[in-house]
Amino acid sequence: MDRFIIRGGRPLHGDITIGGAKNAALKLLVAGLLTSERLILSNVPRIDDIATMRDLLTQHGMTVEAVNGDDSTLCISGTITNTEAPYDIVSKMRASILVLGPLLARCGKARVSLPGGCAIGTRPVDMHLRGLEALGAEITLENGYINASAPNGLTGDRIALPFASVGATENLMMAATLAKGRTEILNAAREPEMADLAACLNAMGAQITGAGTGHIIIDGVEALHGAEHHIMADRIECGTYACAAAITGGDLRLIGGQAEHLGAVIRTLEEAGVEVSEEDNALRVRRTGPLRGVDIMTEPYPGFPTDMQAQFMTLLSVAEGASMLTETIFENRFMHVPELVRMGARINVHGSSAIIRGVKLLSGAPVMATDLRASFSLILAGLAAQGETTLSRVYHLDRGYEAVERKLAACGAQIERIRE
Ligand SMILES: CC(=O)N[C@H]1[C@@H](OP(=O)(O)OP(=O)(O)OC[C@H]2O[C@@H](n3ccc(=O)[nH]c3=O)[C@H](O)[C@@H]2O)O[C@H](CO)[C@@H](O)[C@@H]1O
Ligand SMILES: C=C(OP(=O)(O)O)C(=O)O
Repeated sequence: MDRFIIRGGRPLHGDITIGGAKNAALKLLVAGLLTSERLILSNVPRIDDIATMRDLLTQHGMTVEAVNGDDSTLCISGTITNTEAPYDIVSKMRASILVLGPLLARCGKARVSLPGGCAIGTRPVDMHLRGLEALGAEITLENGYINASAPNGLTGDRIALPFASVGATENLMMAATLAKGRTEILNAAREPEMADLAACLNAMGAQITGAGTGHIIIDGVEALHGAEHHIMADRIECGTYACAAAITGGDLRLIGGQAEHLGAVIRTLEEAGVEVSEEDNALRVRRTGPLRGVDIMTEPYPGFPTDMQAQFMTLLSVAEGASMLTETIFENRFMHVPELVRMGARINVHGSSAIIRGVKLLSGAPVMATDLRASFSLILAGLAAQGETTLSRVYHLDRGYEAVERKLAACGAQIERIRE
């Protein structure tokens, strides 16, 4: 298990290139199941979750190959020979549940392991299942697996989601592309990744309108064909490096970062005393004055993203005054708190809210990553802290961030990966 050693106290200066979005790329790879032709995706991030998704698609019978030896462009092709998604892969990566809708739509059946809970919460999939049932699927749960069948194909319906679930919207949108007639998803998730997925599906011949709004309309077609699609920039990676500039009192240009996808994050940074400006194809983030405490509540897009909560917790740990951070999406997404406290942060958790009283300085310590975004919150703490921080269980980070140590070191951070 690799570790990072970070020596803090250096402001970061320079350029960081933002990669393709993990939370778009994983679903776009799954879209390859919807056609017998070639789907070519560019701007694919080089992260462990993509490798896991390649394994999942390969065991379904698909071929996933780097184009011209460059694994940031992947070609998905082939025929589905196996409609089962096994526990060992689904339990490793929750996005695996997204194969359910496409397999059902293409093959009329699927057997997918229930993902179960994970470190950040219970994360049920009932809305995915109810939605697919509304499209005509028969679903039973047995031995930890979802058995789904639709021998006569799926049929469009009006589905009102009780909560704007990202995963359920994606699963239903993909399944509905090949259903008979019209499907409407009401209270659909509005995250920018919805519009990116719909743009790719439409390039494959789907007829989807309204993606990115709460009302998505999908007119089913007979078949989808091949296409090429460039994956959107990762708004969470961009927001994370913005926090690195902010916490170190640095000045970073985040190349490819898209301000339009980061409205709530930018507003919060500005409220906290951080300067954010748009430059040619970049977002510039710098801080010269003190950080000020702010109150934050995580919400579905366009609200403040849960995937930025841990990074802001660290930032607010060294801000003047008190802040309150409320997590409304996941019930157990504060696991970074005890680790931050070990580095000198003053944080009290009361149910789904954390009260943070800013301290002048954090101090380096051995800490442990508990999940993907929590890992980076501890790197941020290490970059700002006095002395040395050792971060263990870096495999959580490698799931979703590409070349962290290279990107940070190029801007002046002292960070080293110890391979073990
Ligand atoms: C709305 C939201 O912020 N979603 C986040 C969620 O997407 P992800 O797709 O994983 O989760 P959902 O958006 O589906 O879930 C949001 C909430 O709805 C609940 N739920 C979901 C599906 C279901 O069938 N039943 C149910 O009760 C979940 O437990 C959770 O409390 O995690 C991703 C990884 O951190 C983030 O990138 C997404 O931004
Ligand atoms: C928790 C995350 O991802 P996943 O849904 O894959 O667990 C994340 O992107 O922050």
